[in-house]
Amino acid sequence: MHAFPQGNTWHIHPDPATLAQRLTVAIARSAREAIATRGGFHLVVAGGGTPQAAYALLPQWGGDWQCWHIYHGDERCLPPEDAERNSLMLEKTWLSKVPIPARQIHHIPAERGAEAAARDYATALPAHAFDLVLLGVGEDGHTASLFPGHDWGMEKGSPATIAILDAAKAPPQRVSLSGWRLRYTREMFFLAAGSGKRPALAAWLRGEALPAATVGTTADIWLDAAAWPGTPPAPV
Ligand SMILES: O=C1O[C@H](COP(=O)(O)O)[C@@H](O)[C@H](O)[C@H]1O
Repeated sequence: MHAFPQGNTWHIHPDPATLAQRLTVAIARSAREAIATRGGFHLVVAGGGTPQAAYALLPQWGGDWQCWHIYHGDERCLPPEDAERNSLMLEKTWLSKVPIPARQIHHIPAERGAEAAARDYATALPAHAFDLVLLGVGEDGHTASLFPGHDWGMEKGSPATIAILDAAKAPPQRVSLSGWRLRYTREMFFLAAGSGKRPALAAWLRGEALPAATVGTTADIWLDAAAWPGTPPAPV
C-alpha cells in the first residue's frame, strides 16, 4: 500500500488475479462494516471489463445479501440484452448468483434514451451517502461516463445524474452519476489494470485534471503492476 500527498492510497498488486482477489476482500470488508453499523450496504458499481474478475469472486466473499443495495455509476444507452450493457455484465458475473432482493438492484433504464433515463434514475438514488463507490479509469482518464472536455457536475447542487449524448467512447449516448453524487460516499475505490491505463494514471499522478483524478481526490486506487506508471514507490 502506498500513500501520496494528494490524499489517495494506491494499492499495487503483481497481477490481475491478485488485484481482483484483494479488491473483493476489501469490498466484502466494507459491506460487513456498513451492515454491522447501519444495517445496509449501498454500493455503486463500475462497468466495463476491469471489474469483472472481482465481481465473479464476490459470491464467495460476500454475505448478508439481503442487506445489499446496488446502483450503477454509469450505463450505456443500448438494449438491455446488448452484450455491452453494464447491467448485463453485472447480472452474468455476479448478481444472478446471489440472493440480493430484486427491488434493491437499481439498473439504469438506459434503453429509454439518455435524457429520460437520467431523469428516472435520479429518483432511484438514496438521499443519504453511498457506502462505497467503485469506479474504473478509461484510457483517456474518464470515469463512470464522465469524459474529458465535458461538464462533470462537480459542484454540490448539480443534478445527481447526467445524460451524455456525445461520449468519446461507444456508444455515444450514456447516463452517468455526476461527480458530486459519486463523491457523496463513505468510501471510493478506483480500479485499473493493464498497460493501456498507464498514461492516464501517469497524468493523474502529475496532477492533471482528468475526470478520474478530479472525482477521486480521497480514494483508494487498486492497480495491477502493468497499470502502474513507473517504478513502484517504497511502501509507507
Ligand atoms: O465505458 C466505460 O468505461 C470505464 C472503464 O472501463 P474498462 O473496460 O476500461 O475497465 C468503466 O469504468 C465505465 O463503467 C464504462 O461504462
